[in-house]
Amino acid sequence: MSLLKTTDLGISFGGLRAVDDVNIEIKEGELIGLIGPNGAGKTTIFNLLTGVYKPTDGDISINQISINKKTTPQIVALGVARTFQNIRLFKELSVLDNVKLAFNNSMNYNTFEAIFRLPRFWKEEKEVTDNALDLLDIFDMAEMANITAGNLSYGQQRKLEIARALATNPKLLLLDEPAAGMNPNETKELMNTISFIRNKFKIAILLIEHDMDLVMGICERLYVLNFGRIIASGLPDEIQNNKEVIAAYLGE
Ligand SMILES: Nc1ncnc2c1ncn2[C@@H]1O[C@H](COP(=O)(O)OP(=O)(O)OP(=O)(O)O)[C@@H](O)[C@H]1O
Repeated sequence: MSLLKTTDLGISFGGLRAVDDVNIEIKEGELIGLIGPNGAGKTTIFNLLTGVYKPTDGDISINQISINKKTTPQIVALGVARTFQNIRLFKELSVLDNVKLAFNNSMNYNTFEAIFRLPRFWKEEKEVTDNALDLLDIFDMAEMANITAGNLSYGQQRKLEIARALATNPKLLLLDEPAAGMNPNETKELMNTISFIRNKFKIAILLIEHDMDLVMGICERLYVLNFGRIIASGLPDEIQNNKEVIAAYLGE
């Protein structure tokens, strides 16, 4: 059964057809790449999958539930989480608080219990702190828990964003250019981390990435987008040798 399925998905901005007739299917636990030249429509697809944009045509379903009319929080509750091309963190807050805030939706204590610091507040606070530290540990960042997020290196900020996305307990994680701005060592480390979290959390991942070594190295299947349309899909080897894909990248 597919976890994510888009059927003839499309969106227009005025006269521009940014996404056209896109059919993507992802099963539980798959690690899939979404590649294509600049402006091909990749981020627009993420915005459609997360309810930021509403489709002009077609359908998106998560576990066979249509999300076309759902709000972003409803889509998050169905198990979709994302990171952004331009990092979005609470840069003035600590690393730990950034992750704890992402866990916040699952807290059960009410405002009264929080203000008066009643037992349930402390119990859940401790649980959330422990869970946040466990998540940071996966990214080798537990020791940075008290550092202000804005003071982290670029690569560490990207990892923190992924940790925040994981805190929402997703079934599908959308990563928008997670290696952007990273040096080769950081990129290699990130590749391992992405594979690791897929295996550990048994989640599906859809990855937008320009770093071809990263994409080809870890993705099981790829979709290639050009001018809003899927021009190829298949195994990394098949995509690398696809003439239309090569032409799209060379701008022929
Ligand atoms: N809100 C919007 N209003 C108008 N045009 C938009 C909007 N969002 C995206 N577009 C246009 O849709 C097209 C696809 O943009 P998108 O950002 O999805 O491409 P991309 O493949 O993610 O590119 P990149 O690799 O450079 O990030 C572009 O022509 C872009 O200008």
